[in-house]
Amino acid sequence: SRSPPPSDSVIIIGAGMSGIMAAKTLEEAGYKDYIILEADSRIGGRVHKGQVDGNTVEMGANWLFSGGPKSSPAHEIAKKIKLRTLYSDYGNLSSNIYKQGGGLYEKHVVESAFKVADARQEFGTNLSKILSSKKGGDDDISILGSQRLFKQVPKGPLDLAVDYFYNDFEEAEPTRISSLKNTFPRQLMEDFGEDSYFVADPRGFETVVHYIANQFLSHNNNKITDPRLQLKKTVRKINQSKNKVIITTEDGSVYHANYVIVTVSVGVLQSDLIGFVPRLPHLENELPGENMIFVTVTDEESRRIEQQSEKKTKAEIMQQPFGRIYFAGEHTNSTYLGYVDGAYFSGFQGRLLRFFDLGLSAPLSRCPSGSKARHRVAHWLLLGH
Ligand SMILES: Cc1cc2nc3c(=O)[nH]c(=O)nc-3n(C[C@H](O)[C@H](O)[C@H](O)COP(=O)(O)OP(=O)(O)OC[C@H]3O[C@@H](n4cnc5c(N)ncnc54)[C@H](O)[C@@H]3O)c2cc1C
Repeated sequence: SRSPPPSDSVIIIGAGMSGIMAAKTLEEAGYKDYIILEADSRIGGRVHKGQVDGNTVEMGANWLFSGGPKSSPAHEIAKKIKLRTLYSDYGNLSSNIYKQGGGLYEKHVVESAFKVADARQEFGTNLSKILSSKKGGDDDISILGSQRLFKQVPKGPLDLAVDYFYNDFEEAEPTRISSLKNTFPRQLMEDFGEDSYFVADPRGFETVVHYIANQFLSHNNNKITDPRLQLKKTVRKINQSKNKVIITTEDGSVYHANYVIVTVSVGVLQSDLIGFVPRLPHLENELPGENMIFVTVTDEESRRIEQQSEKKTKAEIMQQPFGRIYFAGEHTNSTYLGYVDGAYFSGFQGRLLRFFDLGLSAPLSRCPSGSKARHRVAHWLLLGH
């Protein structure tokens, strides 16, 4: 009984890996009525390069992963485009840790510090599995908390340097902040492998994102010319009504759409850069710094949720749309969050593929504009029906 929306358009905010993948997903479903609004003058987001003394330096993502039972999509593309990478050999670390006062620590001293760090990590991983297996349990502690329980809190310069390598270096956060349950086991490394390859190519890691974008956005001499990609458009306001969404950018441009896919980072969401009207409940800044989402479910929905794993529920919450607003981005992928592959999968929505599984994959581009089928794809993708 819902009145049909005025158009079928979708606006994707952000042209990082997740925004480009979301656009590709729509495009491959034959759904071409979308635009991408990107604040920067380039695509790639946190995958970007800079120049120092004429040399290319990666300013964001550096490493690709390999050696595990599954293939990392980012690494597969890098291999296809022959991106130059260097294997990061951490095996020699024990001979390369310097004392504060100068000179190297003796190898055997560092090796025993590594053994303790390995034991700490094993304890943390087991504890994390126990916490996760507790039915309905929401218990979590920080990595530092698990080190305290193990009675092996790193102290002294060498232990702290080793602990930095094990934790802070990977999480980009200190152990007192990093959640044990969301860190161990490190799913990305379990799946794609622990062999890390440092991108050392003048074309930069961003070529991986360009490779994907060039598959469906028109381009000329490696420059994207597709009018659906609009650069230097910083979104400041997302105004949602019953039938549409109105988006305003910093330069005063106004866009109308039926749905919006927001792929900006958690940091941007936590700032006041984008004003949501009405305000999104989970972005209310009542508890600054707390990543809290409060959801109340009743009736059938509560029974359904009670019967599924906590992991699945969390994933659903992160991907739940708020009316016409849908969220993607590395942070919405509960398996590989914090990595380029997490962003890749967050834009490449499995639920759209479920739609195909149901045999509803009619070539939608051939549907007349505004037709029901075409509208339903957007609905399926965005509302997760
Ligand atoms: C220093 C650093 C090192 C990293 N190292 C690795 C690594 O080695 N390996 C790895 O796999 N991952 C690494 N990562 C993580 C990886 O880069 C990210 O997980 C991934 O690139 C995120 O992609 P995304 O599309 O979710 O978000 P983003 O890349 O952040 O894309 C969001 C886009 O939205 C745009 N935007 C923001 N606000 C607005 C607005 N108001 N209006 C319009 N557009 C807006 C941004 O400009 C950006 O282009 C690293 C990250 C950093 C910062």
